[in-house]
Amino acid sequence: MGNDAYGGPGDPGNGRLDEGTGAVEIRAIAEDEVEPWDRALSLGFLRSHVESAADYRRRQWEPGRLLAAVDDGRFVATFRSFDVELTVPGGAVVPANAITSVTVSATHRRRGLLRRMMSADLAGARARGAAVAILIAAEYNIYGRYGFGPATRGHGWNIDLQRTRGLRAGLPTVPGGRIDFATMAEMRKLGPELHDRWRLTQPGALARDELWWKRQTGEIKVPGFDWKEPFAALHRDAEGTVTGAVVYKVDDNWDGSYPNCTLTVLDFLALDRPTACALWRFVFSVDWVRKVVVENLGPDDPLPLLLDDPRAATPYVENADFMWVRVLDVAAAFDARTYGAPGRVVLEVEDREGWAAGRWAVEVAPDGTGRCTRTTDAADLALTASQLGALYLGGETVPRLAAAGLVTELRPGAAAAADLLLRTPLAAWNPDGF
Ligand SMILES: CC(=O)SCCNC(=O)CCNC(=O)[C@H](O)C(C)(C)COP(=O)(O)OP(=O)(O)OC[C@H]1O[C@@H](n2cnc3c(N)ncnc32)[C@H](O)[C@@H]1OP(=O)(O)O
Repeated sequence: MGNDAYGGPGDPGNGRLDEGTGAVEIRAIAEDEVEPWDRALSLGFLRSHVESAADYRRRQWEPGRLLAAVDDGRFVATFRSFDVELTVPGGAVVPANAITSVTVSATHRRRGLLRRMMSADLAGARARGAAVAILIAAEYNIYGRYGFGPATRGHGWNIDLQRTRGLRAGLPTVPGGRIDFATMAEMRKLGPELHDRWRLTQPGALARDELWWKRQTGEIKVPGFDWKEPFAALHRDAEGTVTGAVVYKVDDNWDGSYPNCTLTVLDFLALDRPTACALWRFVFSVDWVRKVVVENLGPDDPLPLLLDDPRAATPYVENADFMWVRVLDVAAAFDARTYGAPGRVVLEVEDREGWAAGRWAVEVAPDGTGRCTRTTDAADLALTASQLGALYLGGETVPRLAAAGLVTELRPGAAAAADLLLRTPLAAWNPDGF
């Protein structure tokens, strides 16, 4: 059961990533090992009943990127990473190492297997040139120790249509625009280009690959991923260019002879404000629907303020931190983003894993572009790699972290000054789980 394709630092060339000290070996799996790996993943996520998704895993398999811990021939831990583009403030993208499918069998927990898999993967990611690593944390207290910090939030709304007639009058419109339902095949054809334009407007957004579109549109069915064909509608401007899309499901609920349906928005993409208004107006006007649930929207999305009664929107119950970021290449990451104001801040970063450790100066020019370099100048702020990750996309602020005792101000006023630099006009947001 060998695999020889890892190729990252620490790889002695025979597929063994880390000899470790115990009998359990950490290594990349071969393509023909996806079936037992998938079974271990299901067990780790407490899904013993799920049928094998080996065909799907085979499509995800890349040399060196699906790791396992192997004890006496059994897979007792799983870990996967893949490359993806992450949009940063200002609209540039950085190469990100996305981590997912992390499990350690209940029989082998708390013996350091996650730590060993994480160290091997982050070393490989840095060697491949990833500026950051990203993941969605199952529990808050797992990943801070590896330098990850909560960098985006999910923020959803429940909108009670008995309390609002929908959007305010006088909002922007798209002259000549139209909305049409789309088949799943049309979504596969037209969705990727729309999303590729949209994601560059949203810091925190990730690229969606072909497999993402195939899975979301039902071309590929994944065991354990309960897919039912949703409603999908596209917005086109007067020239016929697709400028937005909404994907939703409806539960067909009736109170006796009265319709009482809930429409749940699954995906919402709009390239401009008039398109967003047109799509929201459409969503709020579907007959029989009494409640609209938007499970995940940008934290500063203006949606509630578009309603004639914003109080009809109440926060979705599961609002929480969503995507976590771990900075691997501080200079590349901070050079790529733009900033809120010119100035300079010196950060002293503590990083147990070493990738971001040291003293860094971020210098911002009047045009909002920045340059990040190592420095020996006195530091303004002290923080851990985890807090650096939380701040990177602008989803968290220095004054808030300082108030929470998570960033230390070494020079009076430094937190407020750094806030002006790092501030972003649009809150970071990523709608996609992975
Ligand atoms: C990106 C994703 O895929 S998120 C999904 C993560 N997976 C899950 O939640 C599935 C269920 N949980 C598990 O499979 C395991 O508990 C894991 C993967 C979270 C942890 O694996 P383990 O091998 O037990 O972790 P490991 O022994 O390497 O622990 C490393 C450190 O993290 C701590 N830790 C691990 N898991 C947790 C947790 N859930 N909560 C708090 N601390 C934790 C350990 O105490 C240890 O601390 P230390 O460094 O101070 O000694």
